[in-house]
Amino acid sequence: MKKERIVIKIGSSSLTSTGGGLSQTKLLEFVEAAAALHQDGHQVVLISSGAVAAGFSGLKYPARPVTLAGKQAAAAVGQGRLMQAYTEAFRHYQIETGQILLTRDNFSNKSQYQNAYSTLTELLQRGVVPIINENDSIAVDELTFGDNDMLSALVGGLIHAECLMIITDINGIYDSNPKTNPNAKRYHFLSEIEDEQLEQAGDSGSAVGTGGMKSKLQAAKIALSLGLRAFIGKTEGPSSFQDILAGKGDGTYIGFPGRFVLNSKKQWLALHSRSAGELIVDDGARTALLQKGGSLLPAGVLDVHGRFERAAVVEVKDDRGSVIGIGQVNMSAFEIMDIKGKSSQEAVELTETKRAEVIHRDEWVPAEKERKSQ
Ligand SMILES: Nc1ncnc2c1ncn2[C@@H]1O[C@H](COP(=O)(O)OP(=O)(O)O)[C@@H](O)[C@H]1O
Ligand SMILES: N[C@@H](CCC(=O)OP(=O)(O)O)C(=O)O
Repeated sequence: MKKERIVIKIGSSSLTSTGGGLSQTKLLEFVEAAAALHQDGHQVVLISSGAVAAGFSGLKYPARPVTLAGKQAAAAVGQGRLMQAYTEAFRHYQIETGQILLTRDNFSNKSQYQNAYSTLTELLQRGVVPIINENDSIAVDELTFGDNDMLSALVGGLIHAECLMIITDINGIYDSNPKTNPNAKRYHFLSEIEDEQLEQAGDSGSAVGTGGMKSKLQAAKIALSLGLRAFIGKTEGPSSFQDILAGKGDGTYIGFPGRFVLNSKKQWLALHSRSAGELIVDDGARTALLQKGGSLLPAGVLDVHGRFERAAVVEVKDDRGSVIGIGQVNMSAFEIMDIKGKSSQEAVELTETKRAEVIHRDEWVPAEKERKSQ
């Protein structure tokens, strides 16, 4: 059997007891199933929710806190309990665990992104099961992943995993929320996530969940674009993760990895970078970038917006204002202003780097809507 790198996301609704605290029994079941995958030779990464759910009762909150400060306080108490429970449970199978807490910022900061990659790769190569969660005590509202569903997809892309399993309290994606519509029909397989499924997905069905089905579908969509296949569903028993891998999971299988698979540099550009300005380009440049896989040359640049230095990330728009992609520039905004519209030969003379490409094709990624049409 092919040894795979597998990311397993376990939601709060699957880890907590009816009272909202951490269910040791459920956690042990997941650990047993993960250990079985590990013993089959697969590399396993757990994205585990449950810190807020595990911690709020210890702070005497009557239910899961809704304020940011309340969630952060509960997570600060619960994360330790969660990690201790995992470490003790995996030790039973002679498997080491390692805790990694992430915020959205870690993905946007290129060196932190690369550090996270090398740490996770080293842990996996040494047979460790990394346990990852959002760093709730640090993340602030506008910087959070929103939920661990998206975090699990991004980690899957970061470590070039083959498979993402999103474990929840429902056995798959339905055409409407089965908890409110008894006639809802389950999808057994989706080749990709269409707008139709996103519209059919409602919010969280559990008192402790954050993401709801919509966030799981959005995460699955990102995972496919990063080259993973995905599963969303429920698990039962010690062989449940192996069953999912064998196509016998109780849930919905989501398709074939995205046609346009981003390599790690382009992945960072597409999903994590923040643009410092804009370049407006003509149709000739648009064709070169989107159809011919070329670089952006000065002759095609019509205008420059923003003040940015060499190596900054900028959005590229056509002259109708439509974003066609994002890329890392080889020269500053001022230099580009000097050479826009000029031939490459003239540009080489005028720029400090003596390079003509404003954006090299390897430092460029088309906008998602353009990738779809490729
Ligand atoms: N179309 C749908 N298909 C399946 N479940 C749905 C759908 N729309 C809403 N849901 C709800 O989403 C819930 C799962 O999301 P959530 O409560 O956040 O779980 P978790 O804690 O695992 O992230 C399910 O319990 C279900 O009630
Ligand atoms: N970091 C939070 C995760 C919240 C979250 O995404 O919950 P869920 O939607 O149940 O996966 C926690 O540990 O409670």
